[in-house]
Amino acid sequence: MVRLSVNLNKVALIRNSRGADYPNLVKVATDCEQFGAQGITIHPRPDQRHARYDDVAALKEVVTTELNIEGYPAEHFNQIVLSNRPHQVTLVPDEPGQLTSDHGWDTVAKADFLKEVLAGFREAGIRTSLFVDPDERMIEGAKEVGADRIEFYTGPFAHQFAADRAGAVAPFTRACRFAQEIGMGINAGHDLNLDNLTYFASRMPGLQEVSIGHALVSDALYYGMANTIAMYRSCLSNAAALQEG
Ligand SMILES: CC(=O)[C@@H](O)[C@H](O)COP(=O)(O)O
Ligand SMILES: NCC(=O)COP(=O)(O)O
Repeated sequence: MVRLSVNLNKVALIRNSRGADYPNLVKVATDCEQFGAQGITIHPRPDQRHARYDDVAALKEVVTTELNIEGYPAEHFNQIVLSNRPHQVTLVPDEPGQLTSDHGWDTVAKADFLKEVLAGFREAGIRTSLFVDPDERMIEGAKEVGADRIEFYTGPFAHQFAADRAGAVAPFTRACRFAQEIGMGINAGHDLNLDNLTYFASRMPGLQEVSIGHALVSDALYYGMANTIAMYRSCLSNAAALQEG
């Protein structure tokens, strides 16, 4: 079954807006785990407008499922990850001022850089993942530089879903099969939501984990966090049943 990692960036955004420690990210993370989250993700960006670098240590103390830290591998980010050793680090090719992630790595052009950074994380015993588009060359490149997993950037799928769901998912299914064939672990995320998740996950053979934040935290405003996590878990169970059927 695909695991659900809850991205708490948007919870941190609310916290930061008043300069105090409320909502408290550690409490929200432990509550999410109790409600059924199978992982906690944060993506600290250089502007620290939502998750901050010092959240990594605080979350590492309490998260018992899987802590996944996403970000661009600049020196400060690498130091924070190496000193806190989360279960997984997901490297994302974001520019410093980027509003949100909008593309995967060019794992061929950046091969030397990625190889060196990933080797450091591997030596520290941290599972590594590279954010990629559904492109066989980039997946092969991720394997060659030593990543354990890839995370598919699912923004384009989500944006096309309403107009043409079959067309939207097709390149991801193909890329997923390819990743499976060459032995890469497979994660996915960005703009997944209650409408598109079951369809997506049911067509991704071997998908191991999704990280979901923006839509999930927005849904929690209406349904509450416990119900919302149950609803996302239920989408993933339905997807598994569809794959078996
Ligand atoms: C890599 C990725 O897709 C997520 O980490 C996403 O970027 C988080 O989104 P925000 O930082 O916009 O909340
Ligand atoms: N890696 C994707 C992620 O963590 C959450 O992305 P989104 O659901 O906030 O778009």
